[in-house]
Amino acid sequence: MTILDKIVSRKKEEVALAKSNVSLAQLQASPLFLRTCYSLKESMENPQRNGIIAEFKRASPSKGLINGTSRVQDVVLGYEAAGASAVSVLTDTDFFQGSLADIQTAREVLQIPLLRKEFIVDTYQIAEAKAYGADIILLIAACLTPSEVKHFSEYAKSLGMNVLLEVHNAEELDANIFDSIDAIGVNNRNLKDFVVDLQHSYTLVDRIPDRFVKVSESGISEPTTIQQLKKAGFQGFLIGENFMKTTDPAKAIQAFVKQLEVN
Ligand SMILES: O=P(O)(O)OC[C@@H](O)[C@@H](O)c1c[nH]c2ccccc12
Repeated sequence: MTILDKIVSRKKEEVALAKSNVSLAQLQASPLFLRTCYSLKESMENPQRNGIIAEFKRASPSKGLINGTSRVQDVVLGYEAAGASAVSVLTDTDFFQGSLADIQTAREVLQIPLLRKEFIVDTYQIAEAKAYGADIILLIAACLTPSEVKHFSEYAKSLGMNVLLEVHNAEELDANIFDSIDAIGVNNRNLKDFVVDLQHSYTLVDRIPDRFVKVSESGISEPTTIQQLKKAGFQGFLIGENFMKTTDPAKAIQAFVKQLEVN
């Protein structure tokens, strides 16, 4: 059993429990549910912003505790101030020490698109994402069938949300191209063994149709890497650990972006 299998089976139990505590109707009645979402595409195309999707991540199965002290509102506001195009917040508790409360807190302070970083296995979690203030959902091809990806992405679009599909290889990419997807992310980290290799991005970029926002995810720690990924055809860069592992992630992104502008 891989770690991904473990996370997904735990997630299914968690969703069953959540459904019995809060009905779909209750989610739909929440004040945030009817709002208009920020557009990921628009934010990505805004020349005032830098393409970084900056992530709030306290811990991960591969690294253990990354940052146990920084507050979500301070970090995400720092990310926005540094010109990030979007913010990602982990909501999984058991493996990443995140929560829906973190998304809600981020939404209260942010005016850029917000991604619920979660292992989505049920449409209920998509309704939950909107109800707690997210604009974007992540669909991970490695743990879904193509028909689930299609169904979940169409449901998200029906709520006016944006969809980021995450792939790790050409098979996953080719099997999951749907009109209901807005952006495609290449995860440089293999979720089954945690090995990180930026080469996955370079290998897959030209295989992603140009109508999708192209995002490179994980293992980015140098501004020069962003320049190279841009040259290869990426518009988005998902970065977590590099900022979160410092005592002041807001300061870390600021210094990183400054470097980006010099280069
Ligand atoms: O911290 P990094 O190496 O910069 O990676 C961020 C992000 O890509 C990573 O957290 C991630 C990518 N896909 C995921 C799926 C689930 C959980 C986490 C992830």
